[in-house]
Amino acid sequence: MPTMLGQNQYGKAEIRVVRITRDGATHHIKDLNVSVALSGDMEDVHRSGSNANVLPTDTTKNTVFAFAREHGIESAEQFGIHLARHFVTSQEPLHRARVRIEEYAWDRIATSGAHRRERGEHSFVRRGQETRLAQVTYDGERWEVVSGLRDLAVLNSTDSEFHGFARDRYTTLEETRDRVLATSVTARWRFNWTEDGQAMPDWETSYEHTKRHLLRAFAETYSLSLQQTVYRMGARIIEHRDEVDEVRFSLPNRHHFQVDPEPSGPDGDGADGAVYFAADRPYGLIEATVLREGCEALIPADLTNL
Ligand SMILES: O=c1[nH]c(=O)c2[nH]c(=O)[nH]c2[nH]1
Repeated sequence: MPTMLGQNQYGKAEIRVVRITRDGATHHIKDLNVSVALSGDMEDVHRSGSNANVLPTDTTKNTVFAFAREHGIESAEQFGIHLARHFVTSQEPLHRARVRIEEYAWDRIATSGAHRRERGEHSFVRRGQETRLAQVTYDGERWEVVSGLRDLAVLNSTDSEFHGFARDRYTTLEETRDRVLATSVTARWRFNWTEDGQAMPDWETSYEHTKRHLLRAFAETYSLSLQQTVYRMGARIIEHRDEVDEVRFSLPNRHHFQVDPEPSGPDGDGADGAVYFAADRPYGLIEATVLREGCEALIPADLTNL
């Protein structure tokens, strides 16, 4: 039976690399989880088992540690670019490299002035907020850099309504003029930096600003639906960040059901002291892509595959 080899890639997944830099007694930390996927001329290894074109995944892992040691980690994106370029340009059979990075942030633990003066600053507490994400893909000519985050939990305790929705015979949902709007943001945004020679964004600044715009839009949108809020979050990023062409969101609607509400009485919508049951499932799942006009949607719709 004739068969063909379809899409394939290989590499080392979840390389946990931590780099500590020392600025005198003040230390800095970068904590990454790096996954590398390589593809190219791999017919032989799949068909005959010849490993001549296969740079071992063990080498991939060693390269990640060596690059962290020798070149440092300026940003997740820059580190990914450096690695992807290395694999594609140093091994003839490798035509494409995809580097995915999760970054875990650590905050400094405040210590007493005396301790700081004597022992410096070297204690950290893991930040409970989001996990930062970066994905760099390079085929020897063009770059695709997609950054993002997951698990950024946000909540508006008012300025959210939901009414006027379509109904059928199964609809039981009450309309609300004042509800809790809570979600945990998963987002990806794609940069329009695609070629060497084009001015490269400052990845760290870009991340901080993009996150700030996303949060501001969540807080400042008077919401008639999570769909409206998600669009404002994406539009605000596109409007303020010239380096971003596309933003994709996946937002679970973390429903807060008021316990024993009397919609028309003193305990109705938005009452002072209202008590809610925060349900974890099922949840509405609101997903949307927002694009700069004229740009193509390239981020996959299903972010669990990215
Ligand atoms: O913001 C919302 N969008 C919906 O589509 C929806 N559906 C639902 O039951 N509650 C909500 N809330």
